[in-house]
Amino acid sequence: MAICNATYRLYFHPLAKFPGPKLAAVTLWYEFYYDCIKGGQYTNEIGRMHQKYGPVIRISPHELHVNDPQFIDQLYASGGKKRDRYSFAIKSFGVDETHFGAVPHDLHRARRIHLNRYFSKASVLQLEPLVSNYASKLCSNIKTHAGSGKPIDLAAAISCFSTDVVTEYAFAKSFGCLEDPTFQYSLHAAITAMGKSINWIKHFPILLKIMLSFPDSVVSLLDKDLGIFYKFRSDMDAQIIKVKNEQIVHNKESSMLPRTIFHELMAADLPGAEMSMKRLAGEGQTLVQAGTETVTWALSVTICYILLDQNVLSKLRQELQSAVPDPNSIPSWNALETLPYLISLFLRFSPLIAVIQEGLRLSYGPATRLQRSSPIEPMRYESSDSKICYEIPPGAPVGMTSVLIHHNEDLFPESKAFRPERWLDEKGQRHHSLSQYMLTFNKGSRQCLGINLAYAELFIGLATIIRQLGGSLQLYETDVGDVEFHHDIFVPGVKPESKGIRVLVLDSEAPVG
Ligand code: HEM
Repeated sequence: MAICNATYRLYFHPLAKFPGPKLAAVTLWYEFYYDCIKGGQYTNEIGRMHQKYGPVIRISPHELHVNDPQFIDQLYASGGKKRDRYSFAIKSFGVDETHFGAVPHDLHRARRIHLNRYFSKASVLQLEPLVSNYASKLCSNIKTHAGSGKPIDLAAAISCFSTDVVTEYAFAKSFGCLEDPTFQYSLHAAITAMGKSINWIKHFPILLKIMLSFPDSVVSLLDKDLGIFYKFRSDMDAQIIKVKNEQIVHNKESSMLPRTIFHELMAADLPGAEMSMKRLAGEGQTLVQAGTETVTWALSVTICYILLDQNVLSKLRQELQSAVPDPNSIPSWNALETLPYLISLFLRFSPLIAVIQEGLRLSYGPATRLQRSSPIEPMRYESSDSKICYEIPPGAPVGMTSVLIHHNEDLFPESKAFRPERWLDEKGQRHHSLSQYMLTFNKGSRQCLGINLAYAELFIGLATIIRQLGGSLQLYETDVGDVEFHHDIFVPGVKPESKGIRVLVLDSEAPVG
């Protein structure tokens, strides 16, 4: 039987014509070995396979991978083109009922449409003061460590900020992570702990059921970080029940209530199953997971690189000092968009030097491949010299990976280096052609839902931290090795011996310049 199966997969399968290691084409155990035994090394292995077999390869019996930036727009298409998810990869999140977990294109569209308005730029601008408040609170907390001589974990601190923002934004009640200035309620370590199991769950989905069947108290005893994550899930369920009850009161008394995504979904008057507790809890969980670690890592990596480069730090501090005379009064996101150097950090809005764009490039967003398949029409791949052409059969999942595209040396020479100037053309203007190859937020119909909120957090968070603390933060036993990609646990994993991005908070500020 096994021999028949292997023969079919090698010679008669619709993907049989695609190059790649024979073993990967025959069995999923190949992927399992790199995912689980080698600890998240399949992304690196896929990079090596591309060097050997070319831009389009078969990485498992069922899946292809492309490493050619010109294919981005076709794979992550928008408009009328349908793109399904790959259920094997998405099941490990256990959120089948959500828009994120919806495999078919049409189901995803039907679910996401009710959330788009909530995350539009106009909605984010309305709730922007809360981002500013939490950014100031984060800085006050960091300042309490001034002169202690003990380093703080920057990602843990920033995670408290991003978690409080996203939970307040979506559920009208923050988890209060910033209430503790020692940052011990940070979800950063918890999400990393969850990430470690994600590859195992992908191959053995039963593990998720087993893990979820444990009571919170047992999980906390087994793993403190995982316990924090479980507590967050329980808190969120309680929050949804509260909102559901409020909704009933709201309907009866028609009073104004704080807006939450649950109110938004309930107002959409969806059919029963689409309003189930499982769906609502899943959407809440997805938002927190998608909206915390991504922002945390992007901001932490960017600040780490800024602190490693005194020129960038000094220029940014100078601009912020003259544009924001009172450090406790950080301008709105709209106003910050008019600051040339800071704007340039976010490139999306401006033509100048692009530190944040570079930070986003080197923080990757998800570090794993994001698969799509075209359910009806075949996709067509053609290399730029037309020497390699493939018709990709409908239904075949194809992935591309930010970690590989962002290190394409033709697009990003010395790709491991943090070089904001690469985002400028020879006239010092925005390098338009380059930004189309950024996969940090992905592209197309399933592009990041929270991109506006993410940019607001990045703008306001960075401006506040650098304006208030730029002269008193000093990296402590931290170098690029603590932010560079090492392995893939859906989010980027760093070298196992890393102790994190650690910073000392000095008593006095270094002068600007
Ligand atoms: C720097 C910060 C962020 C980055 C780099 C990022 C990146 C991404 C990427 C690459 C995807 C596509 C995933 C896929 O195709 O499987 C995605 C999806 C998503 N993101 Fe973000 N994200 C960020 C911040 C946020 C925030 C703040 C939120 C919301 C609170 C959010 C909510 C979501 C949701 C709900 C999805 C699923 C969208 C869908 O499947 O239609 N993200 N994000």
